[in-house]
Amino acid sequence: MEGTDRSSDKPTGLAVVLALARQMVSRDARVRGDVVIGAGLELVGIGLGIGGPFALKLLVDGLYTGQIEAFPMMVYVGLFVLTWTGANVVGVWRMIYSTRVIDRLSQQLITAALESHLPEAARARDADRGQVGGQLERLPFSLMVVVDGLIWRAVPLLIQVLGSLWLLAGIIPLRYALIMAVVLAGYVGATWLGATRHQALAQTANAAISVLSRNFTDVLRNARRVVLNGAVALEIDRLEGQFADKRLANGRMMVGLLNMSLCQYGLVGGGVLLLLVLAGLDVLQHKMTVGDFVLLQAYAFRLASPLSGFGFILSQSAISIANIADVMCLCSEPERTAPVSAAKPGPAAISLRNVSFGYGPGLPGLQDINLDIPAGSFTVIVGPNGSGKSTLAQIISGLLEPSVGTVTVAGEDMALAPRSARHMRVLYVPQLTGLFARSMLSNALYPPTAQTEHGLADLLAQWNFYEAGRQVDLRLEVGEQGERLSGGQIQKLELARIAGIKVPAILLDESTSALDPASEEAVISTLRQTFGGQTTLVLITHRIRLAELADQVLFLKGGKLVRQGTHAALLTDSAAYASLWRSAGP
Ligand SMILES: Nc1ncnc2c1ncn2[C@@H]1O[C@H](COP(=O)(O)OP(=O)(O)OP(=O)(O)O)[C@@H](O)[C@H]1O
Repeated sequence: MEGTDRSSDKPTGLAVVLALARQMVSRDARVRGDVVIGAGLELVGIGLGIGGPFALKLLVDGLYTGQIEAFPMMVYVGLFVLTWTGANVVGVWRMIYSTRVIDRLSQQLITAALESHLPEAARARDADRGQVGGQLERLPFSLMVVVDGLIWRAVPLLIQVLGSLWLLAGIIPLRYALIMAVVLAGYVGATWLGATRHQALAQTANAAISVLSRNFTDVLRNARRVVLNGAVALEIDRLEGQFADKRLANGRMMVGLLNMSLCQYGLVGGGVLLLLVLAGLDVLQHKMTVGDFVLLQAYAFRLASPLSGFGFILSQSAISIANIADVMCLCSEPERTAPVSAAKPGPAAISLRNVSFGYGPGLPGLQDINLDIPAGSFTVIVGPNGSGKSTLAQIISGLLEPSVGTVTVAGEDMALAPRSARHMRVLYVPQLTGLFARSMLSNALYPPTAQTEHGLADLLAQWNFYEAGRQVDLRLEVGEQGERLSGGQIQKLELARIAGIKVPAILLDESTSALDPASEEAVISTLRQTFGGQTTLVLITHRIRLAELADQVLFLKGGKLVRQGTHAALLTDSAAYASLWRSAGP
């Protein structure tokens, strides 16, 4: 799928339409067959649309001159009705193919956007997933509007216009075809200008819709917070405010559209008036037949009505194009070109040299960190809230890039490892990992673990997953974010998965925070035993008591590494650490 790098500006409306049109005929999209069959049906529909009025003209001329017999009259009537019904049936039939094309395109765009955006979303705790979710949800409808309404209609409409003009020029005086051509060209010109002006308004309206859908998702996700704090009315008020913004943006867009349609219909109405008055005069003067008049008006309205329908499509298209452009911006080339080099087997030593990082100008981060974590050791990172522990963990695991300095894992510079392969070197287990709304088993056997069902059941039993006597049902559906499990059970399930992962280093970010002290010690001891020195284990924790079990402790404060060493050494070396230790109580 062709994408637009997210760092570049949003693609223009024309670029979006051209990218989609190219995709429709590209081999990769595997929709060329459907496009060809659909286009064939469209041509049949066009032929019927042009032929119908011609049959009517012959009928009217025959009736007017009285030279038509009953049988040919019935044939012409039959032909006229058949072309009309046939054109409508073929139109619906054709939609089967355009719908298939749209389904395939939306699948490709959504998967490409997800593939590109997921790493980005994983990096930021505050990633606007709701907004992206809303954009992806609206995509199929937007594609329906743009592909079916705009791209698919534009070419057949042009063929229909040219075919009708050509037929008219062969039957009635040339000036009628010329006037009609000028009117239609003026119509298209007015539409184009209007659509160009309309685009900025449509983007504002699209942004308002995105804000609304993000907030819907956010409020739903935080339903407990809202309800338990009696804030339903407050949130509804907020949403109503956003609805008002959306209404305003839509209102502005629709006024722009009204102005555009005044120009369009003024032009088309004036043109049709001129054509029919001239034709009427020619009929009165016997320069044209009544059938010619009927043919002329039939073509004029047949062409004008899809064109005017086009106005509505354009209004929807602008907002849909803005949505498709948003999704295309999410799609960047996946990092497939870089060969995914396997990590060196065995435990990894980790070292940081002069590492600094900032979340942005004036925002906190890390300053000049130098540290060494020996291969196969168990290291604990401690420090007050906001001291930079999670930030450090994300730097070590390559999720965040340091502003300066280097992170080396098993002698390899992490900056040079492809993003998609960094988890094979250091696996970061973030704070507050949710679970999939799947079974316990499928969550705990989630890659890259080699955990088995049997091993899982053993570990959970050993870690007292349930109170004594109750069997663990691994088929249990855990619900949204694991809501049917307790906080400690979610962590035990996740840690049982971790126990089956073979990777040079694992970094647990407060992954034991919800465990009772006895379970926590049991879990740490099992992990150390299972890894058997073959995996370097790093744990971020506020349970400073765990520092006693560790080979070494990293003590952070205010984004700086205050001390690194054994617990015993830190107790004597650092007054701040000693005070933290004392504050933990006996
Ligand atoms: N995405 C972000 N954008 C801006 N600032 C951030 C971001 N993430 C974290 N911070 C800030 O960076 C600082 C360090 O945060 P971090 O999460 O690393 O602390 P921590 O030591 O893990 O805290 P805690 O013990 O509370 O989990 C904090 O002041 C935090 O507000």
